[in-house]
Amino acid sequence: MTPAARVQAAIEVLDLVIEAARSNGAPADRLIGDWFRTRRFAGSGDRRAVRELAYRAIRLCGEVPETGRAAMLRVAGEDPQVAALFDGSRHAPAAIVAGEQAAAGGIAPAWLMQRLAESGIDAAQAESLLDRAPLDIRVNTLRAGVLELPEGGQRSVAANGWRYPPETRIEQTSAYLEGMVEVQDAGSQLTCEAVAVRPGETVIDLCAGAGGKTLALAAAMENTGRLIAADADRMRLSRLAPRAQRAGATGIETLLLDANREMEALAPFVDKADAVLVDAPCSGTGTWRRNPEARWRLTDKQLDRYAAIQSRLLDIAARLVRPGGRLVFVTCSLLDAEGAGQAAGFLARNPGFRAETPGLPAGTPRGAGLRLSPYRDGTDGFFVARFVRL
Ligand SMILES: C[S@@+](CC[C@H](N)C(=O)[O-])C[C@H]1O[C@@H](n2cnc3c(N)ncnc32)[C@H](O)[C@@H]1O
Repeated sequence: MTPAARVQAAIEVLDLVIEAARSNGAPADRLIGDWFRTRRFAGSGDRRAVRELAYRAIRLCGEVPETGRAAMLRVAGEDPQVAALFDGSRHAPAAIVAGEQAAAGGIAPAWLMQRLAESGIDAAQAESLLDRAPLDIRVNTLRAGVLELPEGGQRSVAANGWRYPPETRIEQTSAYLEGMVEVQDAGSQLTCEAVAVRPGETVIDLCAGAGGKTLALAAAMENTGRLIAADADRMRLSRLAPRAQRAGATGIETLLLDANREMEALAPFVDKADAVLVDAPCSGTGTWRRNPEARWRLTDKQLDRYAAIQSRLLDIAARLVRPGGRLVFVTCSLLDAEGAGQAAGFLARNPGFRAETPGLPAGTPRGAGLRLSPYRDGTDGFFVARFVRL
């Protein structure tokens, strides 16, 4: 593909991303992958270039743009080399006409900027939510052997973490293929450390999904005790078993929950768990580095729905914790409605619990918990709180 054809391709991809953002369709990553699957003429260099152009445009537009072309004109506005490729030649975007409007710039929609500001995130901090994320990995202590890591990494803030530049390819390395490392953001690793699990304990990962955090817990438990991975999404939960096998994590019990009737399956665990992790569904404002178009999709109504389910799952988790046990609440959000506000609400409703500061090597106190942020900690954004049952 010529450089101009790549710009036109990025415009077409952006049109799909914009449509999906309006209709709650597939995420950008998947749409970009699908677009290339039907265009075999594009080589790997083309794919990388188109992807980078599309993501650059997504990062520059705070609100959902009118069209892919308007979004790419925003890139052209700050990059004369891209502007010069709008030349109307074969496969190239049409020439820019006088007065043609680029999409509006900005960090996020005004209502969301307001909510972030109310949560103590100023514009500079909000901007860093759109940085390119590095590649973080966690060394899997369950797999013994000679660990050959790629060049160019350095230890991260997490106990078993290494950090690499964003473009590093880990998936082809023997360390990855043999399950000796997992790709996991350093902040995500730290939230697992906050659970402070010990070998032999009974631990419930209440929103385990495909098991990103479950695997870290299994490693810290050294494959002993009981580790229950629960989730209401059958598809996600089904991806855990092959991952666990690759990682050498044995004995994880999966538990499919019926959303709204979770206690039916969880009844045997009432008052039994040494620790419960609630990695709750949330708006994902802390992961815009990886999904920058998520900020085009979020509405205040959705935010209210996330907050409601977080409260409900916290109260369910409280019933599972044994006296003296711990409940760790995590969201990948920087909004207080899904963080400090949620923790305060939990403590008010559950006087049988007290908050305890998770002793992590990063993060800033926020309400009854800690906040990790791209700006201060170089991690994805998270809120994490630990409650101990009295
Ligand atoms: C933030 S994700 C979890 C990510 C996962 N812990 C990881 O580290 O990869 C939130 C999860 O909550 C699950 N969930 C949503 N409603 C739920 C419910 N009522 N009970 C349990 N899990 C639920 C979703 O299916 C989703 O997998």
